[in-house]
Formats: sequence, C-alpha cells, structure tokens
Amino acid sequence: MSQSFPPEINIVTYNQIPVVEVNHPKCQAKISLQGAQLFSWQPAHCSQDVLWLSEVEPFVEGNAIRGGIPICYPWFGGVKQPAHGFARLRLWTLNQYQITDDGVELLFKLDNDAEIKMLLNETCTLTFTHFSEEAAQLALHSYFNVADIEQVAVFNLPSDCFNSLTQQQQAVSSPRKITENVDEIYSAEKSPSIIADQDNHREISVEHINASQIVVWNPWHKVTSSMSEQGYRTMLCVETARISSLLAKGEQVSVKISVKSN
Ligand SMILES: O=P(O)(O)OC[C@H]1O[C@@H](O)[C@H](O)[C@@H](O)[C@@H]1O
Repeated sequence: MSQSFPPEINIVTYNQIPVVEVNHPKCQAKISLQGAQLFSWQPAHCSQDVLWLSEVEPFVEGNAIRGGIPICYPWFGGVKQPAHGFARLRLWTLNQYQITDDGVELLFKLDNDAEIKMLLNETCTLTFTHFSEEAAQLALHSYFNVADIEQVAVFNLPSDCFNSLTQQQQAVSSPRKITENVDEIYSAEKSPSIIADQDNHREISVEHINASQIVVWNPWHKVTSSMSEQGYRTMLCVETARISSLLAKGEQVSVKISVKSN
C-alpha cells in the first residue's frame, strides 16, 4: 500500500514496533502492526483511554505487547507454543483504510489466514475473520483501563464459570467484584458484559458477537511479563473468545465496545 496517508493516519515506530496512530475528531487510537493490536482507543467524549497498556511495555519485536486487544489465534492459552498463538507476535499488513466524518475504518491482514476490521469512532468494533481451512481458536483479549480494580464491578456475567486456577466449575456472585488473582471462563450466553468503573464515573459495555466464551482475567500479585508490580490495579481483561467451539473457515467474531459516562 502507498506510504502516503491522510492526516488522520500516521505510521510511527515505538522502539522496534511499527504503530498506526489515528487522530480523528471522533477518537484517537493506536494499533501495533505486530499482532494488529489496538492498544489505545479514546473516544472524544472520554477523558481517559478505554484500553489499558502496561506502563512498562517495551515494544520489542517478537514479544507479546501487554495491553490493548491482543488477538490470540489460532489457539488460546498454552496448549501449544507460543502461548496464545502466533498471531500476536507476527507483523500484519494494513490493507485498507477509509476515513469519513463518522470515524476511521482499518483492515489488517495476516497472510491468507485471517483479517481484522476495526471501526473506530465513538464506539469501537473489531471484526475478526478466519480464512484458513484448519479450525482455530480465538480470543480478542481486551484489557480495559479502570481507575481502581477494587472499585470495579462486572455486570451481566453468568452465575457460574470454569475457574482456570482451580480447574473447577464454580458459582460466582453477581456483579463480579475482583479482589484477587482471577482467571475465569464463562459461557458467552449473556452479552454485553458491563464493566462499572466507579472512580472513572463510567460504564464500559463489551458486546460479544458470535463468541462462545468470555474470559475474565486479572493476575493481581502474580508476576506477569511486561507488567509492573502495581499494574494489576488499573486493568481488567474481559475477553471475547471462541475456545470450545472452534472457528470454521469464513467465520467471524466481533467485539463492540462503548462507554457511557455517569
Ligand atoms: O501472559 P499471556 O500469555 O499474555 O497470558 C495472559 C493471560 O491470558 C488469559 O487469557 C488467560 O486466561 C491467562 O491464563 C493468562 O495468564
């Protein structure tokens, strides 16, 4: 694609990683070409970023970026190496863009395997399409930026989940409050998940479209790469996933994120 972009789009380098910066009256956003990873999105009406990025992220080639929306594909977790699949470690290409008064649309491709369309405006919609013949898993592993994890409540999750830490199914009270290391897999029967971010006076709605699971993760004090000791305090992952029900060729999964101030 031509290297001359309209003023709303800029390609810059963060340490070793090429990044697309979007500057539009409706929103500002940043996407790493490694992983086609949206790691900053701030709609005009918000005074804070909606997505969390580790303040110690080094932006080193081949290192998973800690924050934003990593695309975990074509597998989830440590079933194989690298953990969470190779898509977040590879360079994607920006194949199309469109800028209108309403916002910016970007299309990134990972060879002939997959693509992700990003519709960025006052809301944010990512639509992933799986193209390869082989069935695959996926997680749009969204890290949300919250003022204080101890004042956060997540509404509209199912009343039970699979706890990946104990490897057991367990009952969960509603709304879900986070006060320790959590790593939970819910069925995606209920959508959207609502993150009440009390001290930022806002609610983040996370709509899971064509997902089979929702993963809720915060490592708390567990040592985690590219994350500071206090990093867990301002983040929460609520992930849109296809773990048990594999993606067939041509299938799409989307996450739609919107923010309401209160
Ligand atoms: O450190 P990674 O590979 O980015 O993974 C982070 C976390 O991702 C979550 O999706 C998993 O449920 C956790 O088990 C995992 O620890």
